[in-house]
Amino acid sequence: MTRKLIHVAAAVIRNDAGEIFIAKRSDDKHQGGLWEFPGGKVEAGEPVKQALARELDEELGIQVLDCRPLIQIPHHYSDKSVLLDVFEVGTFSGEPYGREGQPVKWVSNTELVSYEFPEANRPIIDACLLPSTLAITPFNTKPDELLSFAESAVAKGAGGIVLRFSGLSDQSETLSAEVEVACRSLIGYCHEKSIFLSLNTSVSIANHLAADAIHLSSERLKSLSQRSDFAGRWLSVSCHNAAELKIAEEKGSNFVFLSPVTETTSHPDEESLGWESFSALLTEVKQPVYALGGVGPDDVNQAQIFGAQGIAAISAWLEE
Ligand SMILES: Nc1nc2c([nH]c(=O)n2[C@H]2C[C@H](O)[C@@H](COP(=O)(O)OP(=O)(O)OP(=O)(O)O)O2)c(=O)[nH]1
Ligand SMILES: [Mg+2]
Repeated sequence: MTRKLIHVAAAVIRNDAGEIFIAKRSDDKHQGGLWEFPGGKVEAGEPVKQALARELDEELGIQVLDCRPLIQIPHHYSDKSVLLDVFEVGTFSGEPYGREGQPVKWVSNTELVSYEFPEANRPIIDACLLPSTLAITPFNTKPDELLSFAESAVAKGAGGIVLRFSGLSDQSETLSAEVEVACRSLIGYCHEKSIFLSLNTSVSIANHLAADAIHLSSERLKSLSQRSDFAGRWLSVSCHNAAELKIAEEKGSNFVFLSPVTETTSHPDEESLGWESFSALLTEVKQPVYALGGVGPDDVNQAQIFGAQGIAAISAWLEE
C-alpha cells in the first residue's frame, strides 16, 4: 500500500503507582468509541516531541517534562494509514483530566487488557506489559541451578526470565521428570513474583507446561503451522535480519530478539549489526524488539533511544 502515513504522536503516561492514563475517543472520530493513548496528529514541520507536548496540553492539561520513545507502529486501516509514534511519559507536571470532555481513566497493567483499543494499538499494549530487561538462562545450566539463576538476575533488576537450557530447549516431545519439576518450580516462582517467564522449547512441551510465553528460534518457528497451536499469550522469536523479522511477524509473534547488536565473546565470528543498523531494521517492525548480543542491563537506555523495548542478555547477569 502506498498511501501516505499520517504521523501521530501518542503517549503512554505512567504515574508513580505504575498505572497508565487512557482516554475514550468520541464516537464521531476515526476509531471513535474506542479507548486510546492520548495524542494526536503531528503538524507539518513540527518536531514529534513538540507535537506530543502540545497534544497532551490540549487534551489533558499536563506539561511533559521527560519522555522516551516506546514503539513506532505503521498501520493501515481500510480508510486511513497512520504511523503511531508512541512515547512513554514518566515525568510531567499537572494532573491529567479530560480537557475536551472525553472520559479518562488511570488503569493498572492488569486492567489495561480489558479495554477496547483500535486495532493498531495491540503492539502498544504488549510494549506496556513487557519488561525492559530479560535474563536468558545459560544453556548449560543444570535443572537444580535454574531457580538461583533467576533469583539472582531478578535481584539485579531483571524484569523477566527466558528459560533456555539443554534439558528443555533441545527437546521436542517429552521432558525428564527432573527437568519438569525444575520448570514447574520456576513457573511457580515467577507467577508468585509477577515476573515474566518465557520457555524456549517446543510448542508441545510449552503447552504441556501451560506456559504463558514461548520463545522460538527462527528455525523452530518454521514448524509452527499456525499461531493458535501455542495456547499461551506470548510468542517471541530470535531474529538476525529483515527477512527473519518479517516471517516472525507473519507467524503472529508478539515480540522479537534482534541480534547480535554488538560483538560478543560467545560468537566472535558473527558480524554484529551495530546500533545504527539495529535501529534501521526496526523501522519495518511493528512489535517490541529486544536488543541481544554483547549488551547488558547498563545498555537499556541506549537500546531504548535506538527504538528497542530494552535488552535481553545471558552473561551480563552472571557478572558480580
Ligand atoms: N491519539 C491516538 N490516536 C490513535 C491511537 N490509535 C490509533 O489508531 N489512533 C489513530 C486514530 C486517528 O486516525 C489518529 C490520531 O488522531 P487524533 O484524533 O488523536 O488526532 P488529533 O488529536 O490531532 O485530533 P483531530 O485534529 O482529528 O481532532 O491515530 C491511539 O492510541 N491514540
Ligand atoms: Mg487526539
